[in-house]
Amino acid sequence: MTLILENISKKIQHQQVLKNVCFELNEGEIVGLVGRNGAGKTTLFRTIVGEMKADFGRIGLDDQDYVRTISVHDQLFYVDMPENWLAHYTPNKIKSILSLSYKDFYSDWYDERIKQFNLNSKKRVQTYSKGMRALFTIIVGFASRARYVLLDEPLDGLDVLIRDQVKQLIIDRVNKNNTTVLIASHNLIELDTLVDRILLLKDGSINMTFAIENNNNIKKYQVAYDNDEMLAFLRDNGTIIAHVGHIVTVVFSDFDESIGIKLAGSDFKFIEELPIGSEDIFRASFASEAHAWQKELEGE
Ligand SMILES: Nc1ncnc2c1ncn2[C@@H]1O[C@H](COP(=O)(O)OP(=O)(O)OP(=O)(O)O)[C@@H](O)[C@H]1O
Repeated sequence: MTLILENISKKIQHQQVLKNVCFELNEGEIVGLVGRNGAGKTTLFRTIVGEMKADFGRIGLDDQDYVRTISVHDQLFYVDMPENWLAHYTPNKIKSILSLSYKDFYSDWYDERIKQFNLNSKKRVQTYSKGMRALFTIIVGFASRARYVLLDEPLDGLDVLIRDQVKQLIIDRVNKNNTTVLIASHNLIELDTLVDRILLLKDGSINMTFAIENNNNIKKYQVAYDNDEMLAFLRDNGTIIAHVGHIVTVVFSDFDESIGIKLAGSDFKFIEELPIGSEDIFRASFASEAHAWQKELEGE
């Protein structure tokens, strides 16, 4: 089964939040969704599950129209806790409510996880701490046994020990049930340890899709230069994400042989390849904005 988004567009109060968003999610993938604050990640989630109606475009599960085909609505799970009305209830009540719409609700597994993570089953979810709510949302999401689970900032507020267990839980569910997980997060370091690839939402559209592993197109170097011509070469071919004296850290998002040859030459005083992370790619994607702010601060 494939979840297909075709040209999804959404305007909220005259603001074009989503513009022709297109991507596909395949079975068993863990995919990250990143973007700046207000980029439209939550709006996209709400539009995918039909909480918000897209102005244009189509959301399909294979060749079925997801929004119009009620019989496939149990294939997608997204709950915005604590905003969702479900948060007014206890875990037991939530289980009985969700079992009506998610016919394959994994009741035993749900009860075991509530116990494992010491969540109070007698308290309303609304009264949980932020971290406990995040944890509960992940548990209920996977208990639904929906083919697609959408998680908005799932690791936000979790302490480091719980975070490790939750990451393991996500991987375990994906491996055992072939669930597909879409994770919106600002924590790119955590995402790097979890996802197969990352979608970057910028200017309302999916601006870039990238995978860290086995990606030879994206490279990061620390370089010492001694003339303006060398600096111009780095600026023209890559994005400088740090610059101290004559030493720069540069990310090449389109690394090719010609750049490799130039770097390997003796022109630069010092050069070292550094491990790449999603944060580097994110910074590189927003380098012009960061550069403008820097200039503004320097001008103050
Ligand atoms: N109900 C609403 N009414 C008015 N504007 C809205 C509404 N929902 C979202 N927006 C606007 O749409 C834009 C996208 O918001 P959204 O919450 O989807 O972003 P986000 O990427 O999830 O942000 P963050 O990373 O900060 O959580 C923002 O400019 C926001 O103000």
